[in-house]
Amino acid sequence: MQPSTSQKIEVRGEKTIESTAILTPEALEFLRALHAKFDERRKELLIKRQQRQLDLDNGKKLDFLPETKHIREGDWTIAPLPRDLQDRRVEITGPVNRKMVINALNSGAKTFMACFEDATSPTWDNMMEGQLNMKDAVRKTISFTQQSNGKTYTLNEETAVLMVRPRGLHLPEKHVVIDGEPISGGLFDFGLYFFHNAKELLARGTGPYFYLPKLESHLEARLWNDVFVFAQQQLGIPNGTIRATVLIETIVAAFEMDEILYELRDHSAGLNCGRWDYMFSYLKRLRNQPDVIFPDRSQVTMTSPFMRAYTLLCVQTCHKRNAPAIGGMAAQIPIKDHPEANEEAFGKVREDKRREATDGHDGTWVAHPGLVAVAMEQFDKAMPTPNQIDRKRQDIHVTAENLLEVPIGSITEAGLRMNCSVGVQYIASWLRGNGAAPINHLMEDAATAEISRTQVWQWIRHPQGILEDGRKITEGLFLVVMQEELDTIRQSIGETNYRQGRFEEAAELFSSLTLQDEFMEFLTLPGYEKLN
Ligand SMILES: CC(=O)SCCNC(=O)CCNC(=O)[C@H](O)C(C)(C)COP(=O)(O)OP(=O)(O)OC[C@H]1O[C@@H](n2cnc3c(N)ncnc32)[C@H](O)[C@@H]1OP(=O)(O)O
Ligand SMILES: O=CC(=O)O
Ligand SMILES: [Mg+2]
Repeated sequence: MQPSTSQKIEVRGEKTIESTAILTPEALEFLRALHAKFDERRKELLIKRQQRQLDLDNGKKLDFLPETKHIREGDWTIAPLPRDLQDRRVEITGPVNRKMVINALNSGAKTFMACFEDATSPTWDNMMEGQLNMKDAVRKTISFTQQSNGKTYTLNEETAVLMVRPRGLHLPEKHVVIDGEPISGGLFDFGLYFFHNAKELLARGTGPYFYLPKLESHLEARLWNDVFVFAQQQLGIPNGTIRATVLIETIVAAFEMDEILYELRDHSAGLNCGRWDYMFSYLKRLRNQPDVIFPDRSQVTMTSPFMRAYTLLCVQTCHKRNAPAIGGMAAQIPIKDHPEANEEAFGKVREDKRREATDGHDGTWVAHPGLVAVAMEQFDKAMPTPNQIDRKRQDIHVTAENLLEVPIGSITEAGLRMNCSVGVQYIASWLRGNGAAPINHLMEDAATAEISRTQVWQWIRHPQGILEDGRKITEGLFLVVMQEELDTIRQSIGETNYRQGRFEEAAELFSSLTLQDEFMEFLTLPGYEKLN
């Protein structure tokens, strides 16, 4: 389909200094062309996700695809990596607010993944300010003064390489409407960053680099590849300039890693193990299979056999294709004013990064500047070269059964309480416009809230959803626990903060998703209706 110039594009978001700078007539035209060419296909792919869900509900077992065996067995590699993506041993991630963008770029990490997705609540202001922050960061003119203490922030001489994570294919951007339909959030975030910055990035010796979240199949990777080809043509820049790392963070994508790299081979920058969404996706997609039930989420770790199988398969698959395999996010963040607890948290991150580096990952994620050195030390020790793609790991043998092995453990009242409390605290933070929240000294983002509410949904409906003391988890028990956890939050933060903090709305959203039999694909979809 050719872009239709007759489609009417309407901006419904408030006009601000930021939106005026970003939504220029040329940028809107570019978005309209992307929408016209790709939105139908995006929607078809979302329908395919639901068709696959029906198959799984009907008992179909996930397996590697027979029709793409030739790709898995073929001899091919991705295009050579650009110079500045050779060494990615430590990547910092974070939301796109101005101060954190500067702090992340100055953090000493090799790259910074600026997140328009799960670490950012997609309010109109956040999205527009985020795009302007990206534009200023690319041009190295970004600065910030904190009103409360007058502290000023500017960029260091040497900064991390910038990568951008647009929203997933399922999320709309309701503030920009084309012929009455909201534009895709993913195309919007990608399109604006690419349109404003691709040429400038090239002139500066780097490139438009992306992270692609929540893909569920190689056909979705094909869509993104076609988007990249088209976008490059539109701006008249060489094919293969864009490079993208795909997050393997759905159980279904774990069966298509080779195929995803293959589809994107001219534009690939490898794969990443998005562990938190991966757990969510495993639970979500297999929720109606009778043998699948998770223990407390604190008992599901990176050493659980199914998680280990998936990360090792990722390393092996990537290296076979000369692609980097990036590790994931340990949730611990520094604990101020408590040296012992802080050392314990750092110890957990150290161990996580040591395991990833020795397994063969080429880099990893940290959530906080205070953890860059911890991760760097482990990768420096295990990886003296810029990456370890040459370690082909032919010794790894991962089967479909290994990927699907159900984790064992117990379901406890504490686990149920934690899911309710953390889920509500995170959703409240997200509704207030903050998508990355420190809760109980852990970094929480949308993926952990998704795991929390999905677990409770399944425990209520699964015959084995039984606490270790023998009580069945029911709607009634959930509602009692939820109310008690809300009361605890209210007592700990005080009445005013509680009322202003959108906690009741968050609890209502969590509860309605938990109590309705029809499973909601993403909590951020109904949540988005509540955002400005
Ligand atoms: C499952 C996934 O998708 S994981 C990836 C998505 N999630 C993320 O990216 C979360 C990233 N992390 C964060 O957002 C933050 O670390 C939080 C919200 C968890 C904690 O942030 P804070 O409460 O500000 O922590 P803290 O007070 O210790 O911060 C100290 C300083 O480090 C900065 N900082 C903390 N984390 C980051 C970060 N990720 N990037 C840049 N700067 C950061 C703070 O801005 C603060 O700066 P200042 O001293 O100049 O004021
Ligand atoms: O995006 C990362 C994840 O762990 O999910
Ligand atoms: Mg994720």
